[in-house]
Amino acid sequence: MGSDAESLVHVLLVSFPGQGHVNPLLRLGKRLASKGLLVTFTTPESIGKQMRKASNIGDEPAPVGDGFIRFEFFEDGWDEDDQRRQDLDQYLPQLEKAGKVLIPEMIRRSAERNRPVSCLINNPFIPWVSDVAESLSLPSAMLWVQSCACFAAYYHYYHGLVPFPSESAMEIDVQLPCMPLLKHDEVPSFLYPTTPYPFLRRAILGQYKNLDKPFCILMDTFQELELEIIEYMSKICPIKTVGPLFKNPKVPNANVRGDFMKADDCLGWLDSKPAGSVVYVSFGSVVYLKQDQWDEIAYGLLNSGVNFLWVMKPPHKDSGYTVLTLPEGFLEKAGDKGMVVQWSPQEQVLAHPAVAAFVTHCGWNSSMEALASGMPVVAFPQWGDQVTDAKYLVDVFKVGVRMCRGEAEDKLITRDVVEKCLLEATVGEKAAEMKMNALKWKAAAGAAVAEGGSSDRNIQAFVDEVKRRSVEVALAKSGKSTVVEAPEVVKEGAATDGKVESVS
Ligand SMILES: O=c1ccn([C@@H]2O[C@H](COP(=O)(O)OP(=O)(O)O)[C@@H](O)[C@H]2O)c(=O)[nH]1
Ligand SMILES: O=C(O[C@@H]1O[C@H](CO)[C@@H](O)[C@H](O)[C@H]1O)c1ccc(O)c(O)c1
Repeated sequence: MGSDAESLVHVLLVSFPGQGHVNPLLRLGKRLASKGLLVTFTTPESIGKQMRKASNIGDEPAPVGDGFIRFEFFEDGWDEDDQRRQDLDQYLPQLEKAGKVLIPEMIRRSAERNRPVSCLINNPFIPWVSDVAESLSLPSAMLWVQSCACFAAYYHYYHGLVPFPSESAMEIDVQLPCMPLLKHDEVPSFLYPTTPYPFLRRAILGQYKNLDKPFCILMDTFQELELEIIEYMSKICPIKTVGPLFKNPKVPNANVRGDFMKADDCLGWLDSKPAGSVVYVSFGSVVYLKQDQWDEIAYGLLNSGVNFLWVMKPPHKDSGYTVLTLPEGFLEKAGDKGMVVQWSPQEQVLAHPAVAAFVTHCGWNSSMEALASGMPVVAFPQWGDQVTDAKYLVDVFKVGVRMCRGEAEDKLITRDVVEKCLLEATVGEKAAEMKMNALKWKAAAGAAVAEGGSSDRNIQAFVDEVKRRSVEVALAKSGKSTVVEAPEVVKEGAATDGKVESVS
């Protein structure tokens, strides 16, 4: 490693191995690096392998703005093809067991190589990272990768602060402070007593048990987007909004990516289409629809006559899902009007002038990417936070039409409904209104991350705080003690500007 990187304050980012978790944490890593930190990004080797293959991740630290980012993966202790990784109730305890041994070892090795870690940052599902930090007397932070509204919903549920749907009162609406009334099926669906995904409720709520440990809860949202609930929750928790993280105004370094699959080339095809003529359809990395629903979407797309780019990702080999197929003759009928890919470069697709609307499952990353790209949506939520995100996209942010309600609905959305929604989002008065609103959010998102914007100020304050604490950590480890009052005031042999001298 170059001596430049060695002299920087070093933060270790530990990610749960899901695409919707890796993307925002890696984007945060790039942002922190661009502000002059050395960032190491880690996640289990099983995903590290895929990331290396898909994204040209090298062994050397990559320069990003004033800092660097590097990757170091860790073994989760299971064989490469162990199917138990698909079962979170089995996998999360295994990850904790392996991580609690291997992350401290990684940190020790780093210190030996003259780049001591000063702070750990994790994302949800792996709250034990804060325990590791605490055991090593290091500060920790957490990146919440959903909306602040969902954070508030889980918080109120966890602490029993308001009534939520229960077995005796399934269909009650939920009123949370500073939020619109959520109908029972607009509450994050893992909180329904009947959810088929109770393991995801356990995985998310696990973070709330450890919420007092991180000194900061970073959020991939922005102040202007969720103003009231952010202000409300900030009085309870040390929240800093830093989104949209995928927009990095300063030195994007597009080479550093965390895709698990190489994206298919579809930008040339988009270039050949007239402006605002294509609908982009993608349901993220985890949701997998049933064949009959897939068929209805296929016919809805054909019948609407719109151009479309459709992501049809293959299921994980151990997921137990049957591979989806397209209706017979579908591609021939679509001809040059349609393109089907396995994985897309979504950020670039959403920024492409040919794209008019995004049919999305409303995962939070996709929702933020759409909002920050000025892209209207057709909301097709399936479960979890997606149902709440859909409510916000349609009723609060006013950038979308609703194609379904999600988990509690449990019905087939027919081709006629699909066709109607596609047309509503692409032609006519409502489409124009949604586009105008989406463009307003795009401008607001751009302003939040621009120099001096709300998210930029928060990132800078966080970086300053990490630097300040790094001095305290270094002094404590060297046996010297002093009080560090402000980021600029650094005492006892430690340099300012993020550089720490003689730390062993
Ligand atoms: O074909 C695709 C589909 C998704 N994504 C990215 O994968 C992430 C999906 O995260 P999200 O929270 O939307 O959904 P999840 O996959 O977690 O359900 C987003 O950053 C997308 O940009 C992508 O790059 N190409
Ligand atoms: O990544 C998983 O879930 C997704 O997380 C996003 C961020 O929290 C969220 O916005 C989106 O709606 C979710 O789909 C994930 C879920 C379950 C699982 O077994 C995983 O391996 C990943």
